[in-house]
Amino acid sequence: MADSASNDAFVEFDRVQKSYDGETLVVKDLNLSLPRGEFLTMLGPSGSGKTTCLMMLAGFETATHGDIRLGGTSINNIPPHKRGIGMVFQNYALFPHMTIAENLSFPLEVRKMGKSEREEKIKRALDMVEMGAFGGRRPAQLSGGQQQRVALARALVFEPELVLMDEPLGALDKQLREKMQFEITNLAHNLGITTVYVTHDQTEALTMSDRVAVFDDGRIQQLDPPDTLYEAPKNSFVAQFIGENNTLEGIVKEINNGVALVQLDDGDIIDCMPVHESVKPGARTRVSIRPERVEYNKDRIQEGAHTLKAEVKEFIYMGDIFRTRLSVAGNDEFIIKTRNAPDVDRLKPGQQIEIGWLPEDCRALDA
Ligand SMILES: Nc1ncnc2c1ncn2[C@@H]1O[C@H](COP(=O)(O)OP(=O)(O)OP(=O)(O)O)[C@@H](O)[C@H]1O
Repeated sequence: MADSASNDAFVEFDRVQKSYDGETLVVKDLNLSLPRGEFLTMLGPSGSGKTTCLMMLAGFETATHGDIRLGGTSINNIPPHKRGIGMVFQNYALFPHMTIAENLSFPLEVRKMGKSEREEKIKRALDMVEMGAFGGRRPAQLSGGQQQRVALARALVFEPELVLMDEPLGALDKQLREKMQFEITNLAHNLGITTVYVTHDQTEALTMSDRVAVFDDGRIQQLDPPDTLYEAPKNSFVAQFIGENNTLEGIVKEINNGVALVQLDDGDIIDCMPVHESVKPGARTRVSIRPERVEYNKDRIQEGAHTLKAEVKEFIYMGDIFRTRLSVAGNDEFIIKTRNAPDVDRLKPGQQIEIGWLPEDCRALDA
């Protein structure tokens, strides 16, 4: 998808750069556009520039270069409280001396809203996050998850068109985190709110988002819906960062009819999809294969599959799946995942087997 200005763009980053020290760019020439109602997640390792992008959108940081637009209007010179953006941050604490209802009332009072309208909106927002009975309590009298729900209600109470969230679930335990992930996406979609969400948790990004922008080194490496990111990573960084991935290294021998012949470092030659632009005859490449696309049961290896010899190093029974570590073409960390079924063999360490995958599941990427 083109990321430059398009007619239905609601949030736009147009060639945005950011440097804190006047020397190093921590955000490099960022182009991104979101239509109204989209839930977009910025995902990436620590220091890749996600929070900086969110802070520029919120107005707490200014872009060194480029333009940020909301609804077609440049917001570079509009202060944060006039941008009409709701925010939920991990450490964006509720006011401890105020009750929950007073906390929610605050953004409405700032907007000079009358008492009866305020009360109605506070009730609706608290009911929405199932905290209607807690309006009279103070934050310290709530659990972490309840406080986070209130923070969400406070961000939504003035009905912003855009909500920014930075690791809002980071402090919660796994179960509550999963429940809140579901609640946040439901709320955002039901209310038609545009959301920009920052996390370094890939499962969270994949389960919650319409699209995910994968950041590394101040750049968006890939911007796609979750299934495309996982199934069709465009470069080695994304393949490695999203989900589990097997890598085999080698040299591109030739490319014929859209298929790259790659000679692996141990001599085996395999067919791959030439995905990355650097995949040219003579170039080194890293080949990416997802663990669940590899088959070892002879009668399940499909016609047209490429086969290689492998040695079993470790077999792990995980209940619903078997996770087996193999040595393949010099890589001792080659993982395969197989659904647990009565007709699937349980492999033993030391066993010599043959594995196979379809060429379209084998992606030649940058070295
Ligand atoms: N206020 C600041 N002053 C100077 N440098 C900063 C400032 N904030 C961030 N940086 C630097 O900018 C780079 C990007 O940081 P940023 O917080 O945007 O990354 P991030 O992807 O959100 O990381 P994390 O997941 O750890 O929050 C980092 O190298 C960081 O050290």
